Amino acid sequence: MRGFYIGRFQPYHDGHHAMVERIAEEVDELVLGIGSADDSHTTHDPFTAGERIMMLTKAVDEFDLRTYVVPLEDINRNAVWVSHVESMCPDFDVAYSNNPLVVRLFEESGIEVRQSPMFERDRLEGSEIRERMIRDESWRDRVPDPVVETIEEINGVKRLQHVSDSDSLERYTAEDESVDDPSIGDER
Ligand SMILES: Nc1ncnc2c1ncn2[C@@H]1O[C@H](COP(=O)(O)OP(=O)(O)OP(=O)(O)O)[C@@H](O)[C@H]1O
Ligand SMILES: NC(=O)c1ccc[n+]([C@@H]2O[C@H](COP(=O)(O)O)[C@@H](O)[C@H]2O)c1
Repeated sequence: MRGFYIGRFQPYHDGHHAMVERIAEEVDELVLGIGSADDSHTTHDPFTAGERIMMLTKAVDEFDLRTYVVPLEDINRNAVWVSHVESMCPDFDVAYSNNPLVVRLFEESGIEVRQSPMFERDRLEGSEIRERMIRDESWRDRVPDPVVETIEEINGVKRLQHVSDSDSLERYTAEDESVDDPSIGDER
């Protein structure tokens, strides 16, 4: 039996890892879909598809499970998204997700979806981990060690801090069009 588990994995954290460990008890093979593969270098999606491929491939190596990591770009038509996923991935028998839209789209296509309880969601949430990186607070204890190594190798925290500065600057200038400071223009 082959399963499918999709996430943005920005970054892949211990909650995702616990989920994969649980899925490994139910399937022989797992397709890991890297969602929003075309997004990177933003506060919401700092890491590229290639960087996320490294995080996942190295982290799941500890499980006795054959995995296929597939980057999946977003498309602007939810109604055909499941066909898009199927066109890019090995066949699978069951999908795993807690994302309500993903669950609905798969179920409407007749694909079985299994949901799971969230593991330590107060600690293990991508947005919280990214916030901690931006604020230079501890985050390494919330992701598998190979993810720490990948983020350090690519200097990911510095990138996130930099793009989050640019994002807040863009929001600030968009909100207040009266701002006409040439030094801000130079920064952008
Ligand atoms: N702590 C967790 N335990 C179990 N499943 C989780 C946990 N965190 C996320 N998931 C699930 O993993 C899948 C992928 O999640 P995603 O990559 O969006 O992570 P996230 O932590 O929700 O990130 P973000 O805060 O950036 O949205 C989703 O189905 C999500 O519900
Ligand atoms: N129309 C689409 O492109 C479409 C629809 C549903 C989910 N998705 C993607 O699937 C992924 C779901 O992952 P999360 O559960 O981490 O949000 C996201 O990357 C999301 O953008 C895309």
